[in-house]
Amino acid sequence: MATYLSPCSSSSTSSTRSSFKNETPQFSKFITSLREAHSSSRWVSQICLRTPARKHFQLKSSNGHPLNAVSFNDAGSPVGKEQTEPRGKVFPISDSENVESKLSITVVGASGDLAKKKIFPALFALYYEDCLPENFVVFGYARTEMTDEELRNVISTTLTCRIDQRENCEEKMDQFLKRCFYHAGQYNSEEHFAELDRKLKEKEAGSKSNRLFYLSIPPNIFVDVVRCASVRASSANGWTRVIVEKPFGRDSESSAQLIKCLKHYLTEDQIFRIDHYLGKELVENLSVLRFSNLVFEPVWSRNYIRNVQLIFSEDFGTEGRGGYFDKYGIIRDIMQNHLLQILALFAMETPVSLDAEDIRNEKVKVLRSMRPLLLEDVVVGQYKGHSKGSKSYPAYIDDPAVPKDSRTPTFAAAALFIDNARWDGVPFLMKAGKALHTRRAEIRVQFRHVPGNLYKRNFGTDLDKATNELVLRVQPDEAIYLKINNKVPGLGMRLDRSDLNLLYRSRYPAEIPDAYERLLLDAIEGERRLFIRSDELDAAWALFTPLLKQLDEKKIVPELYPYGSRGPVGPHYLAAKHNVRWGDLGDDD
Ligand SMILES: NC(=O)C1=CN([C@@H]2O[C@H](COP(=O)(O)OP(=O)(O)OC[C@H]3O[C@@H](n4cnc5c(N)ncnc54)[C@H](OP(=O)(O)O)[C@@H]3O)[C@@H](O)[C@H]2O)C=CC1
Ligand SMILES: O=C1O[C@H](COP(=O)(O)O)[C@@H](O)[C@H](O)[C@H]1O
Repeated sequence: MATYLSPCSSSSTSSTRSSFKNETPQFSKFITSLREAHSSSRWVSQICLRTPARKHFQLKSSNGHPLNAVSFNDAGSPVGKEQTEPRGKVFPISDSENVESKLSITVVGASGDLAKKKIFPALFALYYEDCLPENFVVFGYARTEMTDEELRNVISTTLTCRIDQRENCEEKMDQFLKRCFYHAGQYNSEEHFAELDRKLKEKEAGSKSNRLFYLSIPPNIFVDVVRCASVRASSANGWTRVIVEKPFGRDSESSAQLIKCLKHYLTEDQIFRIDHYLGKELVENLSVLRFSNLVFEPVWSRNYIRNVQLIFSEDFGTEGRGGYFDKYGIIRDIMQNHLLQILALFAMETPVSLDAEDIRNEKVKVLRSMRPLLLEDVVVGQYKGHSKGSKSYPAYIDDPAVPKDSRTPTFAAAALFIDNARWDGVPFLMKAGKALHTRRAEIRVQFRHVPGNLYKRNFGTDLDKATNELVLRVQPDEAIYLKINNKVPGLGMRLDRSDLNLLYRSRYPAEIPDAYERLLLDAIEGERRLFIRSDELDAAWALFTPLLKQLDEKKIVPELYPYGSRGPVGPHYLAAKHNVRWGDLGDDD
């Protein structure tokens, strides 16, 4: 029987990721001993806590079934142990006997940027942390001709060990690389996938095996690959799952079309639509902060919160990705997915449980309660070239893959509203841009004024500056801090702004796992909580599609801003219109 325990990091040992209902006394005792061992040393991510548990315990979901043995299809009706896909093919989806089964992971698009930068390193990190099953193989698949050895050489340059180095790092790398293989093939060739299937079978040597395909390829070939993989290379006796990278379409229509095409070959349960921001530590902690601390949830509404700001900035341009980016732009690249997902998690009502469907149900409700964006509540920008001393920085349109007259925004700011009882009238401001002065992603929550504040004279005229602000800094330098007013020690009565600061690197010395590690592990374990369900996607596109169409039809010209600056001025007018001041303006923010 498949058994599950919480994941590699310490926070997850506190049962935040999975429901530990129905746990046995033996299970509780085991968890307690692990927690004690870990808390005493504050050594937080050295063993994969999921792995040992597989051998002895079973984690059940809130419906009492083993996690994964029963899941829900789109309509919410239970799906049995096996599910018939639309063309009559049977995909067993149970994870039972996972312990004995083999796992084959195929990275499609293995020659690409994301595979090298993120996916192979994440797989190695999972292996290093003993989070992968004992019997696993990794296959790279792409058109580029490469031998196994060449693939190993390429990926070996990107593998790293955790900073809290263990002695056998080199050895672990070698062992991992020995399990990596490569198969060159076309993305639309069933024959080439049948060859892959033969190679996979050779490695699986007749055992029960589960297969995970990671589509790290441009979206125009998603459907071809899914067709070929599902028809020719899905597992005959275990589960077959497919992780799909973004973008999931360009608007409501193309997204619906993509969903339809993928579902022609796969069931919703087999599709893992990845949004890697959901795998970031601070984003995952959002619900923990809110639902497991008494002090936050009571103030989490329009009664106390003045506005919420979701800010993403990068200090580099589209370097090398201009061809992709020009078709999508910053609104589709960052806002419609990463920032909107964070917003949904931030604003959702308390879910019935931590089960994937309960959480995703609440997120969908938020998305469906939102007003579609209006053109007047959006500002767009595009970076232009800039010289600083002897160094010059290119304009967006200097990218050889970008047309000179491109109107694609590399920056956008927007004001969004959730028309429900909790958030009525509260502006949710988003701001996202490339080629800005800093790299940062954060959530800022600005609270209302203290009514009848006894100390208002001490703040001068700007009461707004004296309100509390909670900041969750997603990256870099993960932190949660609360800006408060405090008396400056001394005989007078002078107040200043101070931070109650939880800086992760001071509190938790272990390296934080990359988002891709968490998400890959979840996909392997069949945990869907951090993946996007198709109805979430529909709701997200419904919000942005009318705006995107207007931007196109009205040929809105983006405001230019210099590479490396703080962006265009438009967002300040937008914020002022909604009585908001961006929280990231000062250097001490
Ligand atoms: N790179 C990143 O930082 C991020 C990427 N993503 C998404 O992940 C996916 C992969 O990204 P990335 O690795 O950057 O993509 P790449 O452009 O590097 O493409 C991956 C591989 O796909 C093949 N490929 C590229 N273009 C085509 C084409 N037109 N037709 C057929 N095959 C093609 C190439 O392999 P070969 O020629 O060998 O077949 C290439 O190595 C994309 O969907 C992207 O949007 C998401 C978040 C971040
Ligand atoms: O999805 C994307 O994300 C990256 C930023 O990811 P991060 O984890 O490095 O913050 C962004 O650069 C890219 O344009 C986008 O497609």
